[in-house]
Amino acid sequence: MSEAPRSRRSTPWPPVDTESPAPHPDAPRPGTKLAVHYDQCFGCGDVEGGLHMRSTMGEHALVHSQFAVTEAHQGAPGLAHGGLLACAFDEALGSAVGNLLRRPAVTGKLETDFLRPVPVGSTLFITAKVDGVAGRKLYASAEGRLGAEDGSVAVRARALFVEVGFEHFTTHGDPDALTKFRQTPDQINP
Ligand SMILES: CCCCCCCCCCCCCCCC(=O)SCCNC(=O)CCNC(=O)[C@H](O)C(C)(C)COP(=O)(O)OP(=O)(O)OC[C@H]1O[C@@H](n2cnc3c(N)ncnc32)[C@H](O)[C@@H]1OP(=O)(O)O
Repeated sequence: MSEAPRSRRSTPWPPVDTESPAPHPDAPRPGTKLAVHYDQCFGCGDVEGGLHMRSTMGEHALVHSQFAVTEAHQGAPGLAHGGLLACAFDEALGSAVGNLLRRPAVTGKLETDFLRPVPVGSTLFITAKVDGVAGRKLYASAEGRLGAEDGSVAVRARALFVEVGFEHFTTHGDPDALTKFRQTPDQINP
């Protein structure tokens, strides 16, 4: 991925010593269209006004996601809301972590750099990767380009995901969470 503008370079990433992320033996092969992980997910599910993101496993352990920005996603007239762009990156980064490592994890920290406005009607092409693993801490980063895989970089993001047990979802969320994950075909299989 391309270098950040000098004015926006920040702290080293990952911020701690990490091991290289070894893809799980069951990680999807390059070219695989990645399944919706939960059909009520705002990022990838069949939710009115949701982001309806779709992702594909790429070469070199990169995950490619697309976010088609509609009028439902505006912050200012004709422009995507920054919070929804952050949501799109949370989804893309989570998809990279979940599919490559196949370890259940939640976002602990998410940071975004908004470099260019993202207009309604445009598609953001997001490429995400896992950068390193330190125990339960899983570090990932992504960039989103306007209109094409080689378009201008509009947003960059990086995130810490923390591996959790499946009880995280049943204890804090819905006791039937695992059943609901399973009801979405090809999903998290504890
Ligand atoms: C399996 C098959 C998959 C198949 C394919 C699936 C595809 C799947 C696609 C998913 C796509 C959706 C992607 C959206 C994902 C969400 O949006 S998840 C929802 C938003 N996130 C949350 O709700 C998380 C809420 N927070 C929490 O539950 C807890 O704070 C956490 C994150 C679990 C951590 O709590 P904890 O387990 O008690 O652990 P804790 O000791 O506090 O932290 C662990 C380590 O992380 C560090 N840490 C934690 N938070 C931070 C932070 N903010 N900053 C810095 N360090 C931190 C701690 O310092 C600690 O470091 P060490 O001391 O170990 O060095």
